[in-house]
Amino acid sequence: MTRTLAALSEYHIDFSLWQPHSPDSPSSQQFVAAIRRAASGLGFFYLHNSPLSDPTRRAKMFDLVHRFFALPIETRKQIDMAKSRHFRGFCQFGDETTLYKQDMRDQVDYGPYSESAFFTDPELLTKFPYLNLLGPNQFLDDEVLEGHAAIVTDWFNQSTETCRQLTTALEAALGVEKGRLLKFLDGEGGGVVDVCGQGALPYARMKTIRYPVGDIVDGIEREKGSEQGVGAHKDSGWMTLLSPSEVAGLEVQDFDGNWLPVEYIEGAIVFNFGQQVEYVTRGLFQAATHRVVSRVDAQETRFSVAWFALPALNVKMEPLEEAEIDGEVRNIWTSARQGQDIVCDVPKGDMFPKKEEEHGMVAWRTFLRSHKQVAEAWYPDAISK
Ligand SMILES: O=C(O)CCC(=O)C(=O)O
Ligand SMILES: [Fe+2]
Repeated sequence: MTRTLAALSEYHIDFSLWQPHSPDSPSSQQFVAAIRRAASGLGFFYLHNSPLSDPTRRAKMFDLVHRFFALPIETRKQIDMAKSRHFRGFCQFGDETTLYKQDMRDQVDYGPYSESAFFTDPELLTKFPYLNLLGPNQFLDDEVLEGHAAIVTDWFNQSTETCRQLTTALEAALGVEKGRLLKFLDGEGGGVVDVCGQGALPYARMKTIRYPVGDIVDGIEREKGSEQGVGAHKDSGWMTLLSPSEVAGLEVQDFDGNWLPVEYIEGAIVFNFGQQVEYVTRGLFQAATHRVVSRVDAQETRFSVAWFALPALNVKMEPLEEAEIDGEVRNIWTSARQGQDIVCDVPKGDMFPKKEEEHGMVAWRTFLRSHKQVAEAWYPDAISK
């Protein structure tokens, strides 16, 4: 029988146990202990009862996603990503790559926007190229796609708050001081590189994704025999909150290199770490390797909504001191691994920061690498280097 993530009890966590105003209550502590165990293992788990699994919110979001992808390609291309120097908008089938190989999916990308954190000064953009990642989203008008901006914005806000709560619980799970991890998200407590006196520039991304079936999608031929929905990767940021549809395809790689299907479970979303958490926890909390397999003979289209927390763009990442971390975390880790190396299809630390660089540079490289069309249209100098 195939091993699945759903069958492993330690990878099911109930978010309703967490009481934000009473982090020391027995219920919150039960939550923290469960997080510690799951995070010290695969770091890829089902999160039950979070605001993102609220049935009304989820139904609205998936209805929006279905309506968007049912629009004619000309209408979808009104918000073509190539029009946005901020890497926002619709990215057509086959236009995105993972490890230089085409992904058999299309998607709409979103990010945060505020007028006060929007930079146009060419000198500043040359000095801090990651500032190009800040800017407006592309939304279709309500007459064309009712609720587009409102539904996405609500999802973004709920995800942001859920991520803050989870990050606070992670601090408790690691036994580090309160705010020790949140500072990477909001810059409170140092490490911020000054950009026009703006303070930290918090960041996150979101994608609504389709993995279509058939040999030809929007007039584009599927690469013969390719089953790469999205290739094996570790998310590059902080943490990911993923809401999949009922259709199968997502898989996570365990530490022996086996791929475990991650089935859809009603009322749950899927949580995983990005490489920046792996970096700051010195590998105690791993960014799990995962992929989506899009079978050539699949009968049903898979949809998903992925929200990615990133560290603030202008914050420098610094690993926690060994001595700060509760010894129990290392004990769980070493007793589970017993000295064995992790088998993994992705090069270790491919998105770790270089020394002394702020997170934005990692994010910037990730986007240039994944979205060639935008890079060629807007940043030919950056890719010719
Ligand atoms: O669509 C999915 O289920 C997973 C997507 C994913 O892993 C990603 O976009 O990073
Ligand atoms: Fe991912």
